[in-house]
Amino acid sequence: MTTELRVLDPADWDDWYANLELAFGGLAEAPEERALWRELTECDRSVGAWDGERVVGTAGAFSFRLSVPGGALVPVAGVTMVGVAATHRRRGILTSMMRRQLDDVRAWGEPLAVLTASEPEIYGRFGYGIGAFTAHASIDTTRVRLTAPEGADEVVLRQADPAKAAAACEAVYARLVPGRPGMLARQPGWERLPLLDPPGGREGASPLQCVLAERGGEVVGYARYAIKPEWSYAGADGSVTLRDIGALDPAAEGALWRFLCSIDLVSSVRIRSRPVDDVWQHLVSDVRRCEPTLRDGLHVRLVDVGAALAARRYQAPVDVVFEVADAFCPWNEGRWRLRGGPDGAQCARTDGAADLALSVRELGSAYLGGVSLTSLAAAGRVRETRPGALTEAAVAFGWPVAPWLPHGF
Ligand SMILES: CC(=O)SCCNC(=O)CCNC(=O)[C@H](O)C(C)(C)COP(=O)(O)OP(=O)(O)OC[C@H]1O[C@@H](n2cnc3c(N)ncnc32)[C@H](O)[C@@H]1OP(=O)(O)O
Repeated sequence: MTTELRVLDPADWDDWYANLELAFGGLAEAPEERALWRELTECDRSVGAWDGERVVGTAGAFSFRLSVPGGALVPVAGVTMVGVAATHRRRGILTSMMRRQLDDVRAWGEPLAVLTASEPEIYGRFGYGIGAFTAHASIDTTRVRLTAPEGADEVVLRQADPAKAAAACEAVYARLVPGRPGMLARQPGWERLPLLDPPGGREGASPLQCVLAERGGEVVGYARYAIKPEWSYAGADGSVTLRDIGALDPAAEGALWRFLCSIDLVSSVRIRSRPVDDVWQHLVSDVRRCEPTLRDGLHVRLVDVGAALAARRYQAPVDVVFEVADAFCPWNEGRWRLRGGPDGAQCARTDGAADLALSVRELGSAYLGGVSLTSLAAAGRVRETRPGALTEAAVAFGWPVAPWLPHGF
């Protein structure tokens, strides 16, 4: 039995998406969620695998602009909606879609592809490395005290309707994007995602709530969250689940965290998919009672090694030659000389001797500055062939702000 790959015809979207829902277990999404994904699907950048009249495989690629170290917004493919019918799994359909997609991304001139994985094991074989980790936590607010920084008392907090406050929140978000690698500039239509709140997905929690942080009448921060009221025999035992938070300065951010951790009748604040260097860790009296856990966030694939490495800045001067292995995208294979620093970089093919040998996967992990080349070398995944090159490159690739993907896609 052979399958045929075709660019998605918008008229086939329902069948195409139904295959995806089935691959994820068959639960239908809420109508408003489905409608949003239909609107956001870029059909001309999506493929379906067809077995006769039936869609048996799906893969899409959003057109994103990704913040990279130094603040440039680089066009990237946001790989999404990947699914293969259970009846057709492990016959190479995903592999054929990844082949097609990475060829397409290269042709579109986008130097990077990024994704979040349903299972972290799937995408390494296609050259993706984990480029940003993410932190989950649950703050036990009955035991943990939170100290907000100076100036927090002057911040005015105002409860607001999430839809009416959305534009103000978006303005804050937009100002944060260049400063943190991994953030995505909001593309048209995507401003609806943070407001998506289907009643069936609330699991007993309230509708989305929003609080704005203001100074001198100007919005300088926001938090969006839901409260789940619960009662145990001993009394109130509710929880707050944080949806997102953003602030332009420490006082505003501290005021928002303090607010979230002091809501009455609540004994825990659940934090999901936040940056690993998030400020709450430094405001709490007892980080152990916040149960922080780490998981993979953004997976990064350099589709054009030269263009990708030249697009970011480096925190220290660097001049190294990488010997890159890339079996899935052989156009990247070979030696690349990277010269760069805080003001810019260039990266081109070279015949010079290699300083570091690694695969494109390790470059993807190190690219946003959140995974150290030194730790990859310690795991045997980067080999130093010129003494000193590893430290030089590891220092240069690092970045003062941890990379973080603000939302799934
Ligand atoms: C970005 C996103 O959208 S992430 C969402 C991914 N989708 C899902 O998780 C939905 C449920 N799962 C599926 O739909 C499918 O199982 C997929 C898409 C994960 C895999 O599709 P398949 O067509 O079966 O993959 P394919 O046959 O090309 O497998 C290629 C290789 O990956 C391996 N592989 C595939 N899926 C997995 C997995 N879930 N875990 C570990 N290895 C896997 C295969 O064993 C195979 O290895 P090999 O080359 O050593 O033989």
